[in-house]
Amino acid sequence: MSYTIALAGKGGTGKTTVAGLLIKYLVQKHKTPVLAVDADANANLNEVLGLEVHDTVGNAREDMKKGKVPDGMTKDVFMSMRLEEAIAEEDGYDLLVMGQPEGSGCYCAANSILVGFLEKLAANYPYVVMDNEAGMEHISRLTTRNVDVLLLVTDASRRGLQAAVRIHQLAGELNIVAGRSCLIMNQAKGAPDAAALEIIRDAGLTLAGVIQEDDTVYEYDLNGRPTVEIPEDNPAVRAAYEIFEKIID
Ligand SMILES: Nc1ncnc2c1ncn2[C@@H]1O[C@H](COP(=O)(O)OP(=O)(O)OP(=O)(O)O)[C@@H](O)[C@H]1O
Repeated sequence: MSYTIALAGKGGTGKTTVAGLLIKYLVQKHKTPVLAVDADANANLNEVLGLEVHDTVGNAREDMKKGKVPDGMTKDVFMSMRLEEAIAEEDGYDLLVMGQPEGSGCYCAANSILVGFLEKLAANYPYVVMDNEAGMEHISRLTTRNVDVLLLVTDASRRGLQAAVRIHQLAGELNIVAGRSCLIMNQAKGAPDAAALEIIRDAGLTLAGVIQEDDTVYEYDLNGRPTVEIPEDNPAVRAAYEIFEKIID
C-alpha cells in the first residue's frame, strides 16, 4: 500500500513549490521511489522539478475519444500504452501529468481505464505525491484512493486561508482523507498574526508549520531554474523539510 500525500490550496500560494520540495525530500531521506502526480491543469510541477514533459493523461484520453486507436488494438491496450508513455522517469521518482480537464461529453470508457491504471501504477510506489487543483477533481473523480495526508498550502492572506478552509471542508464532504489534514503557511512575512490563527483554530485545522517568504525561492522561479536545485541550507527549504519530517510517517 502506498502512502498518499495530496497538496491543495489557492493558486499562487506556493502549493507546487511545496510539492516539489516534498518530492525531493522523500527521494533523498526515504530513498524509496515516489510517484508524483500533477493533477492541477494550471500547475507546473515539472518546472519546479526541472523535468520536461512530452505527454499527458489528458492527451491520451482525447486521442481515445477521437477514435485514434489503431486497428486491431483494444482501447484498453491503447490507453495503457499511451499512459505508460506519459510517465516521465527521473532518478528516484516518476511524474505523471494529468493535463487539461475533460472537454464536453464525459468519456466513461477512457475514465474507467484511467482509474484502473492509476490504481495499479500507484501500488508500485511507497509514496504518491499529488499536486491538486482547489476543486480536488482528480482525487474525487479519477481515483478511489484514500489520501493519508492532505497538505493545505496557504499564504498569510485571509483569502488564502479561507480557500484552505473550504478545501478542508470539501475534502470532508467527499470523504477522501483517511488520515489527516495539515496546514502549511507559506510566503509568510514573520509569525502568523492572531486573526490568521483564529481562522485556523475555528476551522479545526492544525498549523503544521510556517515557511517564510524567501528571495532565492522567488528568483529561481523567475529565472526558470528548478526550485529543487536550491541548496538545502536555504531557510525556506530547511523550514519545509522540518515540516515534512514532522508530518510524514
Ligand atoms: N516561500 C516562498 N518565498 C518566495 N516565493 C515563493 C515561496 N513559495 C513560492 N514562491 C513563489 O510564488 C510563486 C507561486 O508559487 P507556486 O507556483 O508554487 O504556487 P501554486 O500555489 O502552485 O500556484 P498555481 O496553483 O497557480 O500553480 C512562484 O513564483 C514561487 O516561486
